[in-house]
Amino acid sequence: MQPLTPSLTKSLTQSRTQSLTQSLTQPGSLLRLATAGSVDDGKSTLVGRLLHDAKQVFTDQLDAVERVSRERGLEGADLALLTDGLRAEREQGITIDVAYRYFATSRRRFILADTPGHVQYTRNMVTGASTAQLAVVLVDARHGVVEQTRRHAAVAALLGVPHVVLAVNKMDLVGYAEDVFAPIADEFVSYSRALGIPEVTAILLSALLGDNVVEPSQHIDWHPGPTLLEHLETVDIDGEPASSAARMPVQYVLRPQSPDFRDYRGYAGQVTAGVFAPGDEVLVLPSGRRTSIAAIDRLGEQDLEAAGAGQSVTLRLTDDVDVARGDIIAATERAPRVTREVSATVCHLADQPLRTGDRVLLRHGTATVKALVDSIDSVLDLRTLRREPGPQTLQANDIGRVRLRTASPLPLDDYAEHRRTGSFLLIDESDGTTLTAGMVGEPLAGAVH
Ligand SMILES: Nc1nc2c(ncn2[C@@H]2O[C@H](COP(=O)(O)OP(=O)(O)OP(=O)(O)O)[C@@H](O)[C@H]2O)c(=O)[nH]1
Repeated sequence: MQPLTPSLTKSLTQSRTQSLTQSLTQPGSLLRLATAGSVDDGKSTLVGRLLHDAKQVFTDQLDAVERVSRERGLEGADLALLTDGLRAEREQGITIDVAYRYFATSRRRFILADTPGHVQYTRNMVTGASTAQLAVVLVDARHGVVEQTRRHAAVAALLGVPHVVLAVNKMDLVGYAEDVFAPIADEFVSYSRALGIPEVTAILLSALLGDNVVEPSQHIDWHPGPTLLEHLETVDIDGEPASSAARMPVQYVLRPQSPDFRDYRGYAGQVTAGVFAPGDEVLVLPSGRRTSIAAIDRLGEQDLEAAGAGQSVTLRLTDDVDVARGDIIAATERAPRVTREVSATVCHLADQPLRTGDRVLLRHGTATVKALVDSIDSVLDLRTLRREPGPQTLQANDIGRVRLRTASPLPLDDYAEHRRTGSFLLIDESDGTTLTAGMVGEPLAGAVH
């Protein structure tokens, strides 16, 4: 978010906002997706193929890809180079972990979280899929569902990703045989249903040859399903329940600093859920002070009629209450609970294990507090979907239940209701490494036993 400094605020115009429904623009027109797959399943090739066949590759990029492919002695263009090019950028430190690719067709716009699959695959998937509406989980048709596939499905379920596509890739290597595809699809679909994923679709493809990615395959006469792109363009994301209780973690406090701004005091951040409108009663948390919204501004516009999830705005309040960066401004109904006891389902990301008794930092929204790992209650067995009680530690990629105690109170939501204000990260105090991603409550309730 661009910080709203007083000098920027000065340039706010008086124009009124478009109606909220308009500004949140045609629902269903934007799909956020993430990919996940084991090493060599063909994720880079698939993303490259998707962008290429959807005509999203600029000619100069394609020329470069063809040239490098020729230099490497390959006959055709190696489309993995399109995304590997991005990876080189990442290695130079331009982007960490996840690069976002934007593309569009005539039917929908897409934001694709492109995550490197080799190392720390769960960490990358958690980062990429945490805001995704759809996850594409790749398998190699020759290997079918493997442990990592189950883990990807479990992470998608844990993160509350509502749509999952199983992409059975490399079908060219198994003769496009239905009796290879069908059992893989059945196994994955029933596993994902057991995890509580609302919608699962299996699609077969050959990313290398471009079969069924954007163009229907010429090699398959038995498969009536859509191509991957067609599915991405038509998957129904309109009806997804929007959390109605409003939330905004405060990112910046704008105080009057110059004589010009004597009267300006606002709290800037991104609305993570629901809708705020002037006149609404709100709570400032964790203090619990009750006040109401005097006005809503954003860069270039003042006195908006409302602000909804995803918008970065500045809220002005009717009372001169004490609000700090890290606080959450929330609707008074169904407010987050303020607590120092955190019970959560976590996915451990770092190579160093998480242990009972560890002292860590907990980052929740814009707040960071000290925390103690009180207990690690169970770890999930991905084969049986049973919780195995009493592990003393969580290893990299483990999904488990933990209890934490924080040094100061935090306003927490259940992840199942609020993805943003119901999630947190645990961070190593000494070097700032991300250790664990946490989801407050039991987002896998009903799925695991
Ligand atoms: N035969 C065949 N080979 C494929 C297909 N898709 C990918 N490959 C090959 O599989 C190998 C691995 O592909 P990548 O796209 O690099 O796979 P990846 O390791 O999942 O990607 P990253 O983890 O993101 O690097 C490459 O040699 C590809 O050419 C396919 O549909 N058919």
